[in-house]
Amino acid sequence: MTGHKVLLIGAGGVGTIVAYGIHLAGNSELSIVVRRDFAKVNDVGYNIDSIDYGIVEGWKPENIYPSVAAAASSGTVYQYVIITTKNLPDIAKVEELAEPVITPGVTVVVLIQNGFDLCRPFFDKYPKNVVISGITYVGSHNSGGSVHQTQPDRSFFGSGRNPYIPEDLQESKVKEFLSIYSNGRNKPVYITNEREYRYKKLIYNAAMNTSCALAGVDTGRLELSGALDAVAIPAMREIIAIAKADGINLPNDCINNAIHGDDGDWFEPSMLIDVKKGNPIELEVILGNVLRVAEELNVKTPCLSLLYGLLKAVQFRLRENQGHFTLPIDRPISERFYK
Ligand SMILES: NC(=O)C1=CN([C@@H]2O[C@H](COP(=O)(O)OP(=O)(O)OC[C@H]3O[C@@H](n4cnc5c(N)ncnc54)[C@H](OP(=O)(O)O)[C@@H]3O)[C@@H](O)[C@H]2O)C=CC1
Ligand SMILES: CC(C)(CO)C(=O)C(=O)O
Repeated sequence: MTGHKVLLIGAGGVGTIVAYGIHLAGNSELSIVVRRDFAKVNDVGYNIDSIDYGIVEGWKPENIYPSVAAAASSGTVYQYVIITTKNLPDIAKVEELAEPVITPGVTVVVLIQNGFDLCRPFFDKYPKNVVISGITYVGSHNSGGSVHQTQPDRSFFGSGRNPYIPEDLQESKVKEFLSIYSNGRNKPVYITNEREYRYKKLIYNAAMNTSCALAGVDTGRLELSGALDAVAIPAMREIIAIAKADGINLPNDCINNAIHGDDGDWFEPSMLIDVKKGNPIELEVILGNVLRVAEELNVKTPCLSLLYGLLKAVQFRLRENQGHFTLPIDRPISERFYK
Protein backbone atom coordinates (compact mmCIF):
# COMPACT_ATOMS: atom_id res chain seq x y z
CA MET A 1 0.00 0.00 0.00
CA THR A 2 1.28 3.47 -0.86
CA GLY A 3 -0.19 6.82 0.06
CA HIS A 4 -0.02 9.20 2.97
CA LYS A 5 2.14 7.93 5.79
CA VAL A 6 -0.19 8.06 8.79
CA LEU A 7 0.59 7.10 12.39
CA LEU A 8 -2.07 6.83 15.08
CA ILE A 9 -1.07 6.98 18.76
CA GLY A 10 -3.68 5.80 21.27
CA ALA A 11 -5.50 2.72 19.96
CA GLY A 12 -8.36 2.77 22.47
CA GLY A 13 -12.11 3.13 21.89
CA VAL A 14 -11.84 6.17 19.62
CA GLY A 15 -8.43 5.38 18.12
CA THR A 16 -9.29 1.92 16.74
CA ILE A 17 -12.44 3.21 15.06
CA VAL A 18 -10.50 6.12 13.54
CA ALA A 19 -7.74 3.73 12.42
CA TYR A 20 -10.20 1.29 10.87
CA GLY A 21 -11.99 4.19 9.14
CA ILE A 22 -8.69 5.33 7.59
CA HIS A 23 -7.89 1.76 6.54
CA LEU A 24 -11.26 1.47 4.75
CA ALA A 25 -10.74 4.79 2.99
CA GLY A 26 -7.65 3.17 1.47
CA ASN A 27 -5.53 6.27 0.78
CA SER A 28 -2.80 5.74 3.37
CA GLU A 29 -0.05 3.54 4.67
CA LEU A 30 -1.35 3.23 8.21
CA SER A 31 0.73 2.52 11.32
CA ILE A 32 -0.55 2.43 14.87
CA VAL A 33 1.02 2.43 18.31
CA VAL A 34 -0.54 -0.18 20.60
CA ARG A 35 0.81 -0.18 24.13
CA ARG A 36 -0.80 -2.58 26.61
CA ASP A 37 -2.44 -4.86 24.01
CA PHE A 38 0.54 -5.00 21.63
CA ALA A 39 1.29 -8.73 21.87
CA LYS A 40 -2.32 -9.77 21.35
CA VAL A 41 -3.17 -7.26 18.60
CA ASN A 42 0.10 -7.96 16.76
CA ASP A 43 -0.77 -11.64 16.86
CA VAL A 44 -4.50 -11.82 16.11
CA GLY A 45 -5.60 -8.25 15.32
CA TYR A 46 -8.72 -6.44 16.53
CA ASN A 47 -12.26 -7.75 16.77
CA ILE A 48 -14.60 -4.86 16.11
CA ASP A 49 -18.36 -4.75 16.65
CA SER A 50 -19.35 -1.44 15.12
CA ILE A 51 -22.59 0.41 14.50
CA ASP A 52 -20.88 1.91 11.42
CA TYR A 53 -18.90 -1.05 10.09
CA GLY A 54 -20.61 -4.20 11.44
CA ILE A 55 -18.61 -7.19 12.69
CA VAL A 56 -14.93 -7.19 11.71
CA GLU A 57 -12.63 -9.97 12.90
CA GLY A 58 -8.86 -10.03 13.13
CA TRP A 59 -8.24 -6.60 11.62
CA LYS A 60 -4.66 -5.27 11.50
CA PRO A 61 -3.22 -2.14 9.86
CA GLU A 62 0.03 -2.24 7.82
CA ASN A 63 2.33 -1.60 10.81
CA ILE A 64 1.85 -2.07 14.55
CA TYR A 65 4.40 -0.69 17.01
CA PRO A 66 4.58 -1.19 20.78
CA SER A 67 5.70 2.40 21.48
CA VAL A 68 6.13 5.81 19.93
CA ALA A 69 9.90 5.26 20.08
CA ALA A 70 9.53 2.07 18.00
CA ALA A 71 7.36 3.91 15.45
CA ALA A 72 10.09 6.56 15.21
CA SER A 73 12.91 4.08 14.84
CA SER A 74 11.29 2.63 11.70
CA GLY A 75 12.74 5.75 10.03
CA THR A 76 9.39 6.72 8.46
CA VAL A 77 8.67 10.41 8.06
CA TYR A 78 5.01 10.59 9.05
CA GLN A 79 2.86 13.07 7.15
CA TYR A 80 0.03 12.73 9.66
CA VAL A 81 0.25 11.82 13.35
CA ILE A 82 -3.19 11.30 14.88
CA ILE A 83 -3.41 11.40 18.67
CA THR A 84 -6.35 9.65 20.32
CA THR A 85 -4.96 9.06 23.80
CA LYS A 86 -6.71 10.57 26.80
CA ASN A 87 -5.40 14.11 27.22
CA LEU A 88 -3.87 14.37 30.71
CA PRO A 89 -1.37 17.27 30.75
CA ASP A 90 -1.03 17.06 34.54
CA ILE A 91 0.40 13.54 34.07
CA ALA A 92 1.97 13.31 30.59
CA LYS A 93 1.93 16.00 27.94
CA VAL A 94 0.78 14.75 24.52
CA GLU A 95 3.04 17.23 22.69
CA GLU A 96 6.01 15.51 24.41
CA LEU A 97 4.68 11.99 23.86
CA ALA A 98 4.56 12.56 20.09
CA GLU A 99 7.92 14.35 19.78
CA PRO A 100 9.90 11.39 18.31
CA VAL A 101 7.49 11.10 15.35
CA ILE A 102 6.94 14.77 14.55
CA THR A 103 9.10 16.17 11.77
CA PRO A 104 9.21 19.97 12.08
CA GLY A 105 7.46 21.69 9.18
CA VAL A 106 6.20 18.39 7.73
CA THR A 107 4.03 16.34 10.07
CA VAL A 108 0.40 17.39 10.44
CA VAL A 109 -0.84 16.60 13.95
CA VAL A 110 -4.49 15.61 14.36
CA LEU A 111 -5.87 15.78 17.90
CA ILE A 112 -9.09 13.78 18.33
CA GLN A 113 -9.70 14.22 22.03
CA ASN A 114 -12.16 15.89 24.39
CA GLY A 115 -11.34 19.26 25.88
CA PHE A 116 -10.55 22.84 24.97
CA ASP A 117 -7.58 24.78 23.65
CA LEU A 118 -5.73 21.53 22.98
CA CYS A 119 -3.62 22.92 20.12
CA ARG A 120 -1.97 25.76 22.05
CA PRO A 121 0.90 23.67 23.54
CA PHE A 122 1.66 22.27 20.06
CA PHE A 123 2.03 25.73 18.53
CA ASP A 124 4.52 26.66 21.26
CA LYS A 125 6.56 23.50 20.72
CA TYR A 126 6.10 23.03 16.94
CA PRO A 127 5.54 26.50 15.43
CA LYS A 128 6.05 25.17 11.88
CA ASN A 129 3.50 22.33 12.06
CA VAL A 130 -0.17 22.30 11.18
CA VAL A 131 -2.46 21.01 13.95
CA ILE A 132 -5.98 19.82 13.16
CA SER A 133 -8.58 19.79 15.90
CA GLY A 134 -11.03 16.87 15.86
CA ILE A 135 -14.23 16.95 17.88
CA THR A 136 -15.94 13.57 18.01
CA TYR A 137 -19.28 12.35 19.31
CA VAL A 138 -18.53 8.68 18.69
CA GLY A 139 -19.32 6.16 21.41
CA SER A 140 -16.69 3.42 21.46
CA HIS A 141 -14.78 1.29 23.94
CA ASN A 142 -11.85 -1.08 23.60
CA SER A 143 -11.26 -3.91 25.99
CA GLY A 144 -8.12 -5.93 25.28
CA GLY A 145 -8.47 -5.71 21.48
CA SER A 146 -12.26 -6.14 21.39
CA VAL A 147 -13.81 -2.89 20.27
CA HIS A 148 -17.47 -2.04 20.70
CA GLN A 149 -18.70 1.04 18.89
CA THR A 150 -22.24 1.88 20.00
CA GLN A 151 -22.66 5.47 18.71
CA PRO A 152 -21.96 6.45 15.07
CA ASP A 153 -18.71 8.22 14.29
CA ARG A 154 -19.95 11.83 14.07
CA SER A 155 -16.84 13.99 13.97
CA PHE A 156 -15.86 17.53 13.02
CA PHE A 157 -12.42 18.66 11.87
CA GLY A 158 -11.06 22.18 11.70
CA SER A 159 -7.79 24.04 11.67
CA GLY A 160 -6.40 24.66 15.15
CA ARG A 161 -5.22 28.02 13.70
CA ASN A 162 -1.48 28.01 14.21
CA PRO A 163 -0.63 31.74 14.30
CA TYR A 164 2.78 31.11 12.65
CA ILE A 165 1.46 29.45 9.44
CA PRO A 166 -0.74 30.89 6.64
CA GLU A 167 -4.35 29.91 7.29
CA ASP A 168 -5.03 28.75 3.71
CA LEU A 169 -2.28 26.11 4.04
CA GLN A 170 -3.85 24.90 7.29
CA GLU A 171 -7.33 24.73 5.74
CA SER A 172 -5.96 22.72 2.79
CA LYS A 173 -4.46 20.18 5.22
CA VAL A 174 -7.81 19.80 7.00
CA LYS A 175 -9.44 19.04 3.63
CA GLU A 176 -6.67 16.59 2.77
CA PHE A 177 -7.14 14.83 6.10
CA LEU A 178 -10.85 14.45 5.40
CA SER A 179 -9.97 12.72 2.13
CA ILE A 180 -7.74 10.35 4.11
CA TYR A 181 -10.46 9.59 6.65
CA SER A 182 -13.78 9.64 4.73
CA ASN A 183 -14.82 6.17 3.62
CA GLY A 184 -18.50 6.59 2.73
CA ARG A 185 -19.68 5.03 5.96
CA ASN A 186 -18.36 7.54 8.51
CA LYS A 187 -19.31 11.22 8.43
CA PRO A 188 -16.32 13.47 9.17
CA VAL A 189 -17.29 17.09 8.62
CA TYR A 190 -15.00 19.99 7.61
CA ILE A 191 -15.50 23.02 9.86
CA THR A 192 -13.96 26.50 9.89
CA ASN A 193 -14.96 27.37 13.47
CA GLU A 194 -13.41 24.67 15.67
CA ARG A 195 -13.47 26.87 18.78
CA GLU A 196 -17.26 27.14 18.55
CA TYR A 197 -17.52 23.35 18.22
CA ARG A 198 -15.20 22.93 21.21
CA TYR A 199 -17.42 25.26 23.28
CA LYS A 200 -20.54 23.36 22.18
CA LYS A 201 -19.05 20.09 23.29
CA LEU A 202 -17.93 21.65 26.57
CA ILE A 203 -21.56 22.45 27.34
CA TYR A 204 -21.88 18.72 27.91
CA ASN A 205 -18.40 17.68 28.98
CA ALA A 206 -17.61 20.54 31.39
CA ALA A 207 -20.97 20.36 33.13
CA MET A 208 -22.31 16.79 32.84
CA ASN A 209 -19.06 14.79 32.91
CA THR A 210 -17.85 16.79 35.89
CA SER A 211 -21.10 16.76 37.91
CA CYS A 212 -21.60 13.02 37.32
CA ALA A 213 -17.95 12.23 38.14
CA LEU A 214 -18.13 14.19 41.37
CA ALA A 215 -21.52 12.84 42.47
CA GLY A 216 -20.83 9.27 41.28
CA VAL A 217 -24.13 9.05 39.37
CA ASP A 218 -25.20 8.72 35.72
CA THR A 219 -26.97 11.55 33.88
CA GLY A 220 -30.45 10.12 34.62
CA ARG A 221 -29.79 10.06 38.35
CA LEU A 222 -28.26 13.54 38.13
CA GLU A 223 -31.57 14.77 36.69
CA LEU A 224 -33.90 12.92 39.07
CA SER A 225 -31.92 13.97 42.15
CA GLY A 226 -32.25 17.66 41.24
CA ALA A 227 -28.49 18.14 40.75
CA LEU A 228 -28.93 18.70 37.02
CA ASP A 229 -31.00 21.85 37.66
CA ALA A 230 -29.03 22.92 40.73
CA VAL A 231 -25.49 22.52 39.37
CA ALA A 232 -25.08 21.25 35.81
CA ILE A 233 -27.40 23.70 34.05
CA PRO A 234 -25.94 26.77 35.80
CA ALA A 235 -22.49 25.39 34.87
CA MET A 236 -23.62 25.13 31.22
CA ARG A 237 -24.77 28.77 31.34
CA GLU A 238 -21.28 29.73 32.51
CA ILE A 239 -19.77 28.03 29.43
CA ILE A 240 -22.19 30.06 27.26
CA ALA A 241 -21.03 33.24 29.06
CA ILE A 242 -17.34 32.42 28.52
CA ALA A 243 -17.97 31.71 24.82
CA LYS A 244 -19.86 35.00 24.50
CA ALA A 245 -17.01 36.96 26.09
CA ASP A 246 -14.74 35.13 23.61
CA GLY A 247 -16.88 36.45 20.72
CA ILE A 248 -18.88 33.26 20.11
CA ASN A 249 -22.66 33.19 20.47
CA LEU A 250 -23.73 29.61 21.05
CA PRO A 251 -27.17 28.67 19.67
CA ASN A 252 -30.23 29.07 21.97
CA ASP A 253 -30.94 25.34 21.93
CA CYS A 254 -27.42 24.19 22.91
CA ILE A 255 -28.30 23.34 26.54
CA ASN A 256 -31.53 21.64 25.54
CA ASN A 257 -29.74 19.57 22.88
CA ALA A 258 -26.96 18.56 25.26
CA ILE A 259 -29.43 17.35 27.88
CA HIS A 260 -31.84 15.55 25.56
CA GLY A 261 -28.98 13.73 23.83
CA ASP A 262 -29.17 11.17 26.68
CA ASP A 263 -32.93 10.68 26.65
CA GLY A 264 -33.88 7.17 27.68
CA ASP A 265 -30.34 6.23 28.81
CA TRP A 266 -28.88 5.90 32.28
CA PHE A 267 -25.80 7.34 30.61
CA GLU A 268 -22.37 7.40 32.23
CA PRO A 269 -20.12 10.14 30.77
CA SER A 270 -16.47 9.24 30.27
CA MET A 271 -15.23 11.14 33.33
CA LEU A 272 -17.55 9.14 35.60
CA ILE A 273 -16.33 5.91 33.98
CA ASP A 274 -12.71 6.97 34.59
CA VAL A 275 -13.40 7.66 38.27
CA LYS A 276 -15.18 4.32 38.65
CA LYS A 277 -12.22 2.54 37.03
CA GLY A 278 -9.78 4.43 39.24
CA ASN A 279 -8.19 6.16 36.23
CA PRO A 280 -7.11 9.81 36.19
CA ILE A 281 -9.65 12.23 34.71
CA GLU A 282 -9.24 14.71 31.84
CA LEU A 283 -9.88 17.55 34.26
CA GLU A 284 -7.37 20.09 32.96
CA VAL A 285 -8.45 19.95 29.32
CA ILE A 286 -12.18 19.69 30.02
CA LEU A 287 -12.36 22.30 32.78
CA GLY A 288 -8.98 23.82 33.66
CA ASN A 289 -8.26 25.24 30.18
CA VAL A 290 -11.64 26.92 29.78
CA LEU A 291 -11.43 28.37 33.29
CA ARG A 292 -8.09 29.91 32.38
CA VAL A 293 -9.80 31.55 29.39
CA ALA A 294 -12.65 32.74 31.66
CA GLU A 295 -10.09 34.37 33.92
CA GLU A 296 -8.40 36.10 30.97
CA LEU A 297 -11.82 37.38 29.87
CA ASN A 298 -13.01 38.32 33.38
CA VAL A 299 -16.04 36.02 33.35
CA LYS A 300 -17.41 34.86 36.71
CA THR A 301 -17.67 31.06 36.96
CA PRO A 302 -18.87 30.09 40.47
CA CYS A 303 -20.30 26.66 39.52
CA LEU A 304 -17.50 25.62 37.18
CA SER A 305 -14.85 26.79 39.64
CA LEU A 306 -16.42 24.82 42.50
CA LEU A 307 -16.62 21.71 40.30
CA TYR A 308 -12.99 22.21 39.30
CA GLY A 309 -11.77 22.75 42.86
CA LEU A 310 -13.47 19.60 44.15
CA LEU A 311 -12.45 17.51 41.16
CA LYS A 312 -8.84 18.48 41.81
CA ALA A 313 -9.20 16.59 45.07
CA VAL A 314 -10.70 13.64 43.17
CA GLN A 315 -7.78 13.71 40.72
CA PHE A 316 -5.37 13.84 43.68
CA ARG A 317 -7.01 10.75 45.20
CA LEU A 318 -6.98 8.87 41.87
CA ARG A 319 -3.33 9.69 41.30
CA GLU A 320 -2.33 8.76 44.83
CA ASN A 321 -4.17 5.43 44.47
CA GLN A 322 -2.31 4.79 41.19
CA GLY A 323 1.00 5.37 42.97
CA HIS A 324 1.88 8.62 41.15
CA PHE A 325 3.12 9.90 44.51
CA THR A 326 3.17 8.87 48.15
CA LEU A 327 2.36 11.04 51.10
CA PRO A 328 4.26 11.04 54.38
CA ILE A 329 2.67 9.10 57.27
CA ASP A 330 2.46 12.26 59.36
CA ARG A 331 0.52 15.10 57.79
CA PRO A 332 2.80 18.11 57.20
CA ILE A 333 1.86 21.12 59.33
CA SER A 334 0.96 24.22 57.33
CA GLU A 335 2.05 27.56 58.75
CA ARG A 336 -0.31 29.46 56.52
CA PHE A 337 -2.56 32.02 58.28
CA TYR A 338 -6.24 31.78 57.25
CA LYS A 339 -8.19 35.02 57.69
N1 LIG B 1 -14.59 6.68 23.96
C1 LIG B 1 -15.51 7.52 23.50
O1 LIG B 1 -16.60 7.09 23.12
C2 LIG B 1 -15.20 8.99 23.40
C3 LIG B 1 -13.96 9.49 23.76
N2 LIG B 1 -13.67 10.82 23.53
C4 LIG B 1 -12.34 11.35 23.82
O2 LIG B 1 -11.42 10.70 22.96
C5 LIG B 1 -10.12 10.56 23.61
C6 LIG B 1 -9.74 9.09 23.64
O3 LIG B 1 -10.67 8.44 24.46
P1 LIG B 1 -10.84 6.84 24.51
O4 LIG B 1 -10.60 6.25 23.18
O5 LIG B 1 -12.13 6.57 25.17
O6 LIG B 1 -9.66 6.45 25.48
P2 LIG B 1 -9.07 4.99 25.77
O7 LIG B 1 -8.59 5.00 27.17
O8 LIG B 1 -10.03 3.95 25.32
O9 LIG B 1 -7.84 4.90 24.78
C7 LIG B 1 -6.68 5.63 24.95
C8 LIG B 1 -5.58 4.80 24.37
O10 LIG B 1 -4.39 5.57 24.41
C9 LIG B 1 -3.33 4.67 24.72
N3 LIG B 1 -2.19 5.40 25.27
C10 LIG B 1 -2.17 6.22 26.32
N4 LIG B 1 -0.92 6.66 26.53
C11 LIG B 1 -0.13 6.09 25.57
C12 LIG B 1 1.25 6.12 25.29
N5 LIG B 1 2.09 6.83 26.02
N6 LIG B 1 1.71 5.39 24.25
C13 LIG B 1 0.88 4.66 23.51
N7 LIG B 1 -0.47 4.57 23.74
C14 LIG B 1 -0.96 5.28 24.77
C15 LIG B 1 -3.92 3.72 25.73
O11 LIG B 1 -3.13 2.57 25.78
P3 LIG B 1 -3.13 1.56 27.01
O12 LIG B 1 -4.27 0.62 26.74
O13 LIG B 1 -1.81 0.91 26.93
O14 LIG B 1 -3.34 2.38 28.25
C16 LIG B 1 -5.31 3.49 25.13
O15 LIG B 1 -5.30 2.43 24.23
C17 LIG B 1 -10.30 11.19 24.99
O16 LIG B 1 -9.92 12.54 24.96
C18 LIG B 1 -11.82 11.09 25.24
O17 LIG B 1 -12.31 12.05 26.16
C19 LIG B 1 -14.59 11.66 22.95
C20 LIG B 1 -15.83 11.21 22.60
C21 LIG B 1 -16.24 9.86 22.84
C1 LIG C 1 -20.80 12.78 25.61
C2 LIG C 1 -19.76 11.92 25.00
C3 LIG C 1 -20.10 10.47 25.17
C4 LIG C 1 -19.83 12.24 23.50
O1 LIG C 1 -19.16 11.43 22.69
C5 LIG C 1 -18.44 12.27 25.61
O2 LIG C 1 -17.73 13.05 25.06
C6 LIG C 1 -18.01 11.77 26.96
O3 LIG C 1 -18.67 10.95 27.60
O4 LIG C 1 -16.97 12.25 27.40
